[in-house]
Amino acid sequence: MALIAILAGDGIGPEVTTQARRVLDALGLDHQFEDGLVGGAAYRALGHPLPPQTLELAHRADAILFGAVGDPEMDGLERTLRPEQAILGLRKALGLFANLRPATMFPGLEDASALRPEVARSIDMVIVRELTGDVYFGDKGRGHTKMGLREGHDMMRYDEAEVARIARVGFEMAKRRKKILTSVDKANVLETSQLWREIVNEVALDYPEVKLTHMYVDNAAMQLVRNPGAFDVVVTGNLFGDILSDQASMCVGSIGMLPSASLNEWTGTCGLYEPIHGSAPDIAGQGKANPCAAILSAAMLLRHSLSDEASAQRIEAAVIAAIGSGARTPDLGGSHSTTAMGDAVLAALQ
Ligand SMILES: NC(=O)c1ccc[n+]([C@@H]2O[C@H](COP(=O)([O-])OP(=O)(O)OC[C@H]3O[C@@H](n4cnc5c(N)ncnc54)[C@H](O)[C@@H]3O)[C@@H](O)[C@H]2O)c1
Ligand SMILES: CC(C)[C@H](C(=O)O)[C@@H](O)C(=O)O
Ligand SMILES: [Mg+2]
Repeated sequence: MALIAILAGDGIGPEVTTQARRVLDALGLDHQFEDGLVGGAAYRALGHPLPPQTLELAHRADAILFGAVGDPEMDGLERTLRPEQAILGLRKALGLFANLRPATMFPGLEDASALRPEVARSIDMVIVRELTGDVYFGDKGRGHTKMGLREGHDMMRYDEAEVARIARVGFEMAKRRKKILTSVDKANVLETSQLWREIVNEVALDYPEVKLTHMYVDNAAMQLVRNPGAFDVVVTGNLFGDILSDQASMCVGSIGMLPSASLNEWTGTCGLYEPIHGSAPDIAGQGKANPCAAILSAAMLLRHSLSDEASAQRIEAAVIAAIGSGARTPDLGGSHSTTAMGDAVLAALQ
């Protein structure tokens, strides 16, 4: 029996995680669930966004289903106490360096895409985002220049081992798909990216069957709306992956559709699973959130951490069928509530 930690967090986090939990329950599997406080909710209750008992639960669990963290009322807190530190802290503490963000156009959702249907139809890609390095985790600080001007800095840095292990995840993923890997960087300007490119080229020698292309991130952002169907697997750093995955989500209809898996190794034992979106304070508490990304994250959890491919596919098929039957939350142009969307997925579960 596996232990699944549920860290629902803030805003729409609890709303979408509730629907994912309903779907997991409906599978009738023999798993145990334990809830933990995280983010702004944990700060309010216990004075810290990632309290020791939540970290302990995360370490003890076989997998973590995460909602979202973020609370505008806490934007003024010192950085170490902000809700977002919880997800950054979990990623770092659990060594979750590989973030898989699949973006697939589900049949029937073409009209929800920000792109023309004929452009959007062919999208089936995975962004492999490095998750524990880059400018996110480098030295950062505030100070004053000699002239007395306020300044801030964040150090962008990778070492060769960090790049090589995420590159391997990209190649392994591509090997199992269409064998096309695009490595996205900014090597024309950044030294970090120049190292990234060199290391990706070295790892490529082990994967002659994969066609590797390097692309600058600005061009990648453009190609993602010009011809997104040309992408198969994209491997990139933490910051570029964050931005490109939000962009990819609108190409397939909504940020409420994109799940993710954060793994500590390619054949991940330990994993954290979360929608790519945040706490969406603008719609929180209104029953408007699309729970599909959270539900699809639960499917990824079963696949990657619990080796239950059959159950993962059951969930994914149910989401596709629910969409096919016309179920749509407002972000997809419909009027289903969060719960009604969960109901539609449950009704479609075979
Ligand atoms: N992993 C995380 O926990 C995570 C991820 C992103 C942002 N955040 C945090 O969330 C807070 C809000 O950030 P933001 O507004 O930039 O990003 P966001 O993803 O929360 O919301 C962006 C926009 O997308 C919409 N949206 C997001 N998820 C949706 C869903 N499931 N269904 C329908 N619409 C949805 C929102 O209503 C909003 O208009 C911030 O505090 C931010 O730091 C947390
Ligand atoms: C909340 C924030 C720290 C996080 C990130 O930037 O990684 C979010 O945007 C995400 O995509 O998971
Ligand atoms: Mg993001």
